[in-house]
Amino acid sequence: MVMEAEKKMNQLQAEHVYVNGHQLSREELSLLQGCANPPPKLKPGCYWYDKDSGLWGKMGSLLLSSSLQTFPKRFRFGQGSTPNLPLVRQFFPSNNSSSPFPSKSITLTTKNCKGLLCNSSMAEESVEKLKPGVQIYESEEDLSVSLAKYTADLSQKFVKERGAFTVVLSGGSLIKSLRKMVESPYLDSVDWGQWHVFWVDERVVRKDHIDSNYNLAYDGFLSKVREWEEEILSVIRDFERWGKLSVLMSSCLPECTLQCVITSITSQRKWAPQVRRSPAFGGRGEWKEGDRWGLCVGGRVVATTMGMFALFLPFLFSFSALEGVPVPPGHVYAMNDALPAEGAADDYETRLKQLVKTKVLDFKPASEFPRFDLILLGMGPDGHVASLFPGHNLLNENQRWVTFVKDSPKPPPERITFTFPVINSASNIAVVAAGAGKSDVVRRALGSKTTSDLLPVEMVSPEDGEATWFLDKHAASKL
Ligand SMILES: O=C1O[C@H](COP(=O)(O)O)[C@@H](O)[C@H](O)[C@H]1O
Repeated sequence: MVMEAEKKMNQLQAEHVYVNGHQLSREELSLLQGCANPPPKLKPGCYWYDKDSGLWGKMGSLLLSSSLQTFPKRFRFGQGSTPNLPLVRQFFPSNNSSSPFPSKSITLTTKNCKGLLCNSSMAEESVEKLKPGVQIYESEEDLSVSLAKYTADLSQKFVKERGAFTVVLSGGSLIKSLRKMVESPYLDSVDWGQWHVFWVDERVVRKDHIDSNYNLAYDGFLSKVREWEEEILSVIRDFERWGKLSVLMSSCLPECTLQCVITSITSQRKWAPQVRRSPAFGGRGEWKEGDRWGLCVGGRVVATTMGMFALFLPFLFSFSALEGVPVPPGHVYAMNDALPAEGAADDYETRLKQLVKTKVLDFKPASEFPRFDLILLGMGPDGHVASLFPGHNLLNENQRWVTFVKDSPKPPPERITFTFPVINSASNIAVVAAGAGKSDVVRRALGSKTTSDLLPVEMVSPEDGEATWFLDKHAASKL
């Protein structure tokens, strides 16, 4: 095995392989190629790896192999469960450039992977002009993968810290840039059940109207999460059918039974679930009271058999673990589309205040504004964010949480919107812009020149949170 791995190593240079943003050493490449189920035809490039599930894939693409079983234990990069992205340039205020939760000093990372947009002297020149927390990607595709990782990391952090993740969406192109969130590995690893989804602005139209930001997010994002629920339920239905067969086999050939169930599900689904034995999931020890069959999808246990019944009735499941999978409908806070603009803004603000009372939504006692965990902000080519447009008097609103506009320069004219005090109270703000159409406004917002009349996007400045800009190279082309 070792000799075989060494032969392969001669053909592939370890320094050309990155896993979760980490450049492999010779020893790590050897481990990878010698593990139980090595990736076939490994080539130079960037890969992601989830140590919990063993899932592995090419950065930005689907699964390659589902069981790098011996791989995780000795790998230094096996800390995170979500992929990092090849950055073209990263200007990140961090003491640790791989941390998703940056602190103050500016560092420039040009280390990772392909296609650097600039040579290092150009980059150092540019870093003088740029604000910290600006990430520039070779393509919108790379931006999208990185945005998903950033969002998934924050979700994990806040769910762990406060048992909920309050995330605010924009309309427009942001939803397309969020598409990687509803693909592997995030679709099955994110704790959607703890998500609470809001909108930073909404057009005063019916929810099923083509202009509705809810409608856009539903089609491009939320519906995917719910389809995922359907997938899991149908896998469980299959598992129930096959469970009867495993009754016959479980006493004498448990591993074989396991294989049967896996093969059954895998042949009918486009992704591979793993069925393991608990409590250690994967252990092969003797069956004892408390041991259960578990159905894992992407590392998450979605159903388990019930205790000792498992020996006889492995088709009896406890579905409790399922509850956390999709975003529950009650956690999706769409605007009330039966109300006119003013009433809809009042109603949304009242609902936010209730969520503060029930502690779903965090609150800043000093300023008396809500504190969202993450606001994902798109930006118009004119520099507007949310429905806060250049030169509009709503830019100075400092009492209301949610207000309305009836003369939006961009159709439709009637909208509701969060105000700047709410936006700037967030713990994290991602400003996302892709395409050459945004390059002038990006230059104005991030370039060195300052003007007295601030564009709305220039007013995005979290009071004690972090702002991170996600730009593709076209949006950043005039920096
Ligand atoms: O009208 C709106 O526009 C902005 C920007 O949209 P984009 O398509 O240029 O990215 C969006 O962020 C906002 O939510 C939306 O209502």
